[in-house]
Amino acid sequence: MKIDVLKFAVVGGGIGGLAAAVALQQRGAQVTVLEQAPELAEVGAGLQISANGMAVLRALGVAGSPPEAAQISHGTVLRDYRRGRVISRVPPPAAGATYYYHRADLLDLLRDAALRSGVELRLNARVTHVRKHPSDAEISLRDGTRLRAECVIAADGGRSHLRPVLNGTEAPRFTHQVAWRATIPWADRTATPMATLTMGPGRHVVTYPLRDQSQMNIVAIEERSDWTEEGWKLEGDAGDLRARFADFGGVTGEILARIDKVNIWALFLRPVAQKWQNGRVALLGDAAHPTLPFMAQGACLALEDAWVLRRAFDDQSGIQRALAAYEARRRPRARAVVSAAASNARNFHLKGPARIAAQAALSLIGRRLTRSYDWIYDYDPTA
Ligand SMILES: Cc1cc2nc3c(=O)[nH]c(=O)nc-3n(C[C@H](O)[C@H](O)[C@H](O)COP(=O)(O)OP(=O)(O)OC[C@H]3O[C@@H](n4cnc5c(N)ncnc54)[C@H](O)[C@@H]3O)c2cc1C
Repeated sequence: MKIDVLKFAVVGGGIGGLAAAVALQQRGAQVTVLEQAPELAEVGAGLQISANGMAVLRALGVAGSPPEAAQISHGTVLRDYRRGRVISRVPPPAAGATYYYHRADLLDLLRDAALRSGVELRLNARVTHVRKHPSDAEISLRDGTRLRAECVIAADGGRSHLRPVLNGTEAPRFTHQVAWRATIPWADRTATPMATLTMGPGRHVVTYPLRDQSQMNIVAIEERSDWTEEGWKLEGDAGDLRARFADFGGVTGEILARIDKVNIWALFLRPVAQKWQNGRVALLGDAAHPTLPFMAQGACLALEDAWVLRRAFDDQSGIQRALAAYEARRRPRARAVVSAAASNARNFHLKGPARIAAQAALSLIGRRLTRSYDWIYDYDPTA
């Protein structure tokens, strides 16, 4: 059997894998992305990319000024869930503009940048196993193909199949939170491109405008201890969503009433990986640090990883040294952001007096609270 020898193999063509492929290829590496899906497509809704993630998109040439297909954020309005009364207006972070992307648009931009820079993209390429050798790694695909690569970057998402190669088996844990995601047409309805956060008991809805405000992105998160599905991304029933959020009024109720197609993402978590690299194999993005969506930082962290990985190859000679330098720089940062997202998650799921107290605190010191997260957005991995 002929065995292809690849220089760099990136497993997974999501946001993290594509960004890493572009970053490494632009630096002179020869990169092949192995993606299990028959096409590069993202289901569901939008993404907020804050200044730390935007810095990487700009450095890769994926985002111009202003960035294509993105909508700038002017901050967040916090509303009460019953009537939609405004509780507080929280300005955007001071570090630099946050943008809203449709996931599919960002993926298209990254794919185009990858192809422009010469990355090879192999679809229908599900990796089933990676075996480490002293001078390379052997990759097995589901169709029986075997490949060898000098370096393997596993960017295969939060349920990473390759993470156990470095960390042993750790089953993802269900967080008892389920995200419902949808996009609806919303032309001429939003005066200012601001996100809306509507907090209800044990549930909340975030909406924000996409693509010149002609589309509205919706993420509703609730606790669902009755969840039994194993899947992460499933077609959901919009009627079920409406029934569960029936007491949400005002503009949020109006938006929920208009959803006809919804996608459910049950939130499973693994801890930040103990080991990010060994020999010639390294983890990147959700594979290394699955993150609750309460700080909107999962994709931003994956973008940061991609740039720091490229930097590590500038600074170190040899693959193993570069991967070790990458882990040393990324692990503390990922742990800090993941734990900030986990503690923020608790505020979103308060009930009764605790929720009312949290809303009152947000209306009084919302601006100051947001500033306490400036360390997340101020970080520029390209500086
Ligand atoms: C509800 C919700 C809202 C969010 N909102 C935000 C936000 O606003 N801002 C933000 O920054 N982040 C957000 N996130 C987090 C963000 O979506 C993820 O952190 C990000 O998509 C991770 O990218 P990734 O490339 O690491 O993994 P993924 O996007 O999961 O990509 C993994 C890729 O690997 C492929 N793959 C998997 N296994 C294999 C295999 N064995 N062989 C080959 N290919 C394989 C998959 O098909 C997929 O294409 C949100 C998450 C959720 C759940």
